[in-house]
Amino acid sequence: MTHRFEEILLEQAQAWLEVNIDQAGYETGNAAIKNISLAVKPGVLTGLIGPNGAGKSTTLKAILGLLPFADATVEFHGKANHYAYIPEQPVFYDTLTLWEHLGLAAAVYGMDEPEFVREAGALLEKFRMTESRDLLPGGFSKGMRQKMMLMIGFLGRPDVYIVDEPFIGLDPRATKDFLGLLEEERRRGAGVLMSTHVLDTAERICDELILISEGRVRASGSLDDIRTAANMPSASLFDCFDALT
Ligand SMILES: Nc1ncnc2c1ncn2[C@@H]1O[C@H](COP(=O)(O)OP(=O)(O)OP(=O)(O)O)[C@@H](O)[C@H]1O
Repeated sequence: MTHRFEEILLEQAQAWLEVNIDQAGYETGNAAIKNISLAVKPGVLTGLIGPNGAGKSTTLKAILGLLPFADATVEFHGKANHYAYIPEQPVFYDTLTLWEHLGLAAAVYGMDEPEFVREAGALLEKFRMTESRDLLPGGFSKGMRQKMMLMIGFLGRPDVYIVDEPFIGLDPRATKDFLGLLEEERRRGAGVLMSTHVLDTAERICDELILISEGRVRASGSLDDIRTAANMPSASLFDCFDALT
């Protein structure tokens, strides 16, 4: 009962993020993506899918204002632009330990010391990284670095998560831990925009999908909407992807 009531409230809530990209790219006049509109709504996980070079990362960069050229409107409606971006390639300081990275992020998020210690400690446990807390990430494996980026993102408990291909490098257990935490955050009301190539997972967890190819949206909506666009009423997302791209 409570859950249904929460769901109704979430459905009525305004989107956390609304994006309209007319065109954007890496040099003026040469658009890598065109006519991409999307909204990130409370509790909703939107999957951005498409082949290599389709424009998924470019779309996320356009939203974050990281491109040299973007003819776009990006509106955040939450608490003072409170979002987390979790990039595909981990970015870190060679001279700071995992714990110090988390501390730096906590300072940026404005967390006090007891809250930081509690939340960061819980995340280390969740991602099974407690033993590595005082180590430098330069010596971490790809998956451990990816986990560090995820922990930094989750620490601030933002309204919006923008996640670029989180699954590559994570082992099945870490993937399960990540998806569990993402689900908790969605129940809290956070919205998620996530690019991925892992289509069987996308099919299972995404509420909405945006399929991009050659910088343009080919289909969007629920899995059924994607199936309709592909004219394949009971196909898997993988088969629809294949047909539409
Ligand atoms: N830094 C860059 N400078 C110039 N062009 C770029 C740059 N990064 C990407 N592009 C171009 O923009 C287009 C879209 O690339 P993008 O990285 O957004 O694809 P993607 O869908 O994220 O692909 P992948 O699945 O391989 O990560 C491609 O044609 C690519 O060559």
